[in-house]
Amino acid sequence: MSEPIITFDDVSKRFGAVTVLDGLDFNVAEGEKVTIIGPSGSGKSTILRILMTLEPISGGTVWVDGEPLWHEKAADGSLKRPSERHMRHMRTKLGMVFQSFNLFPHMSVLRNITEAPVQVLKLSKAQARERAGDLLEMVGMSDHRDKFPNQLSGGQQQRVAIARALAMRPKIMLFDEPTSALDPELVGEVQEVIRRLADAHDLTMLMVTHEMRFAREISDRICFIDKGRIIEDGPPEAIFSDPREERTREFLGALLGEG
Ligand SMILES: Nc1ncnc2c1ncn2[C@@H]1O[C@H](COP(=O)(O)OP(=O)(O)OP(=O)(O)O)[C@@H](O)[C@H]1O
Repeated sequence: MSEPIITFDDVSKRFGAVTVLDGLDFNVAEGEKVTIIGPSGSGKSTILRILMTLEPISGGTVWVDGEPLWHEKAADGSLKRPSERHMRHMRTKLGMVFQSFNLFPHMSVLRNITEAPVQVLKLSKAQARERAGDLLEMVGMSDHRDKFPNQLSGGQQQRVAIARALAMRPKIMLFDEPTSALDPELVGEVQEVIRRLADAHDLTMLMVTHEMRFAREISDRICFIDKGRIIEDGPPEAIFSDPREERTREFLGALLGEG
């Protein structure tokens, strides 16, 4: 397996007195598709939010693509507080798709996708439009480029959100429960887009989902997390068919019981 593109090295995260991540060690290899599963409140979204620089860490070190995420290397090799410039640079490596789409409501579909490439990557408008056109085709939204988010279904908005994240050409895509806010009949179209991405690209993908069948289908590896620690990880067949740990078995058993 290639070098990790994401490393959590003894990472802790506290909100006040509450410890959410407790000395977390976690790696994702370049190109790997990893899904994090676990009970509500176990810290799954927090891992993604730390990677997206939306939540600072309380201890430890996070490495992304060979560079520290929440630190910056000083001239003597030690790690110091990161500059805003360093954080901006690191953010360009990652794209995130949220549960609630988060499109810019006052911008057309096309503008939602071209805005950051023009503002941040300094692409020309023509270049950004060309890139957006390709991505809209890939997510099956070419006919909706001039609409506004409130004129789209949830599934359509989420497909645009995926295109918007990809327009920045991130090395890593993070998906935080990308289908859980959708009506059941719209889940399939979003999963199909993610499945195609997983099949066709050397993109690294890290996803949080409660859709176990989908996780099993697209992941190289499943991590079961409980109370901020990875309890068990391995290929989907092993985790879903023959989990080693009692806690994993209980979690999956409860899910199947509910279904
Ligand atoms: N900004 C915050 N302030 C205080 N506590 C927070 C904050 N964000 C998250 N938490 C707490 O951290 C814990 C982990 O939250 P997180 O969202 O990572 O869990 P999760 O595993 O993604 O859960 P779910 O499956 O319900 O989305 C929860 O107990 C949550 O209440």
